[in-house]
Amino acid sequence: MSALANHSFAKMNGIGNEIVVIDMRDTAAKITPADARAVAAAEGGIAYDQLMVLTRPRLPGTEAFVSIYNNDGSEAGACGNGMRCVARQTFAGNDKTGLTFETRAGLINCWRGTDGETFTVDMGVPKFGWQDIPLAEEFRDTRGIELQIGPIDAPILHTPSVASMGNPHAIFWVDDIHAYDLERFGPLLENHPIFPERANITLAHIVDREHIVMRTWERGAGLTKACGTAACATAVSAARLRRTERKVHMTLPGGELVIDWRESDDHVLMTGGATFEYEGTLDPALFEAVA
Ligand SMILES: N[C@@H](CCC[C@H](N)C(=O)O)C(=O)O
Repeated sequence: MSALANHSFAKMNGIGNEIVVIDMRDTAAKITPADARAVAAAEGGIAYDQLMVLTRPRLPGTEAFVSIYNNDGSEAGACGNGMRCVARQTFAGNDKTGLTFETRAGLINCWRGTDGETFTVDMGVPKFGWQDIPLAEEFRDTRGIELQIGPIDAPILHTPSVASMGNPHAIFWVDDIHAYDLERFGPLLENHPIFPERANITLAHIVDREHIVMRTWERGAGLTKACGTAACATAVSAARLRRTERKVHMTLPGGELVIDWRESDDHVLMTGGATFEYEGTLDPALFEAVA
């Protein structure tokens, strides 16, 4: 039987990004991708975009190792909105001013705002090299790569910026983020052969030098109300194109984020809300069919 059977969980959201947090620091057991998919089962499961699983810390000074699963069972290196939810839960049990977590993408520092409702996550240094994203072939300038969909002489979407925030992102710059059928183009682009590890696909409109609106088709999760790493990747890509300042206000379908690409060390700081919805216990029946 899965280690998740009868385990407690917290249903949360990070500005509408549906998040389930499971704290497994009380056991040495591990979960599998099949377990993660089972939690999201249509019948009796909990609909989520990302599942954040806390296991015992591997490094001194860290609170936990955090594994991040998409609802298709694939693992992600980073999840900005999920980390704010994890931070909220962990801050609730102590009076620390800052917390450090380990993820597949490295160490993540988090702070609670003075209002107690907003959380800042240091999302690390973005990567722009084609091998780091990764792309299937060499592109020297990742501020705009040769990629398009639609007729060759009248492409519908083209020339995305690409970046890694611990996970791969492609950002298409458009005038109206609602003018495109992202549910149709998202999966095509997510699985395009140029992205050997698939990619998160964002439509972004630059309103002015300090404000961007965007929406994202997430790798492994589909259309979401918010994607924190996509907001970071979009902000740094816009700044690289010299179209915005390094600190910008982002409007996503589910809410607002502030992204600050810190000049001193190139780290990207993401600030926004994290909401607790309810808690419960995972029904063992969800895992009966899981090998
Ligand atoms: N919602 C997340 C990103 C989740 C991971 C993504 N789907 C991937 O597989 O890379 C966020 O808030 O950053």
